[in-house]
Amino acid sequence: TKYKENTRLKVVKEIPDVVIDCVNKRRYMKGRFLGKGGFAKCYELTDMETKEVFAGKVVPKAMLLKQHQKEKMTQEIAIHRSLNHKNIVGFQGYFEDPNYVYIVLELCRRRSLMEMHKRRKVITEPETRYFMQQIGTACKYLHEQKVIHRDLKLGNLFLSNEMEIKLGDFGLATRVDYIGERKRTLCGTPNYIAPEVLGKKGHSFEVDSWSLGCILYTMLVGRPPFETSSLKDTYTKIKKNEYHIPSRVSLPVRQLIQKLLHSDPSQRPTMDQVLNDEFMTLGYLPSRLPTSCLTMAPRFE
Ligand SMILES: COc1cc(C(=O)NC2CCN(C)CC2)ccc1Nc1cc2c(cn1)c(C)nn2-c1cc(Cl)cc(CCC(N)=O)c1
Repeated sequence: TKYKENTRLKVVKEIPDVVIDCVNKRRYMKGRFLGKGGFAKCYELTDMETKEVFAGKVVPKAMLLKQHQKEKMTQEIAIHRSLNHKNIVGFQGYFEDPNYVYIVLELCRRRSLMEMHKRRKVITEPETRYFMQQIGTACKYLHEQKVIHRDLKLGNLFLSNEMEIKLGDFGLATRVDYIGERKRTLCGTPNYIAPEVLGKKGHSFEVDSWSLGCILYTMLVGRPPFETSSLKDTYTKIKKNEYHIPSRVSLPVRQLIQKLLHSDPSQRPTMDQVLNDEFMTLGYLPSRLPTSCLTMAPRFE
């Protein structure tokens, strides 16, 4: 078989059982493997002094050899550490050793909406309002900080032990430098990618409204709006704005989905408008959700 000439063997060393943050004088005990995403592996990290448990994203420096990858990692850290909101994953700190970069983040013990979706398939309207309210609040804060997330998806919407939404993974996020700026590039493949990003026209905050529409559709219908068996066909449907909302979906939320999935970015509701939409304000909004919702539909008396 023909090997790629330039395949460089990336020697990735073991992650130590105790990781040390020399700058902040903290030591963490590496716990169980939680999962992986991109170049990162995630482990439970326990602060050996306070016993507090975090989610540690660990990235081998062997994967950050190209300047461009270093810059993306730096940008993710710079954006995430600047944020402070109860529905955004807490940023505890970051540090490095000769082989790895470590990002210490708030642990979300109930994983993410992706696992809940896989288990439940569709969820009730009150649960949807509950989640949409917290996702919308997090994104409203983000946009007020001039940050676009650009990769809102079920797997980035983590759940705390108390079933609160914690928005995470700022790997594709960007800061808007001046009012009216239209971003031209996006390096990476967002899950719920907006038509204007595919069309390589400028894009801005409205891409997050589009992704929110895809999330809303997926939670209530049980599958993504533009899903096909190939990425190419999915992109074609997105560009043609081809999707179908089953008739069992009630009118108010059908209308909100149609507004959020508008092909013209300027026609999509802002996060403030989502939070004030009649679907959100005219129906029952639970103040909290039991963890039983992860596995079965709740009965709201
Ligand atoms: C206790 O908290 C967690 C547990 C688990 C879990 O049970 N994972 C199992 C581990 C064993 N294998 C076999 C199945 C998944 C997964 C995630 C947890 N919490 C948890 C995970 C977290 C975060 C907060 N909190 C943050 C922030 N970033 N990440 C993060 C980061 C990466 Cl690189 C990858 C993943 C995995 C993606 C996924 N949806 O599983 C997550």
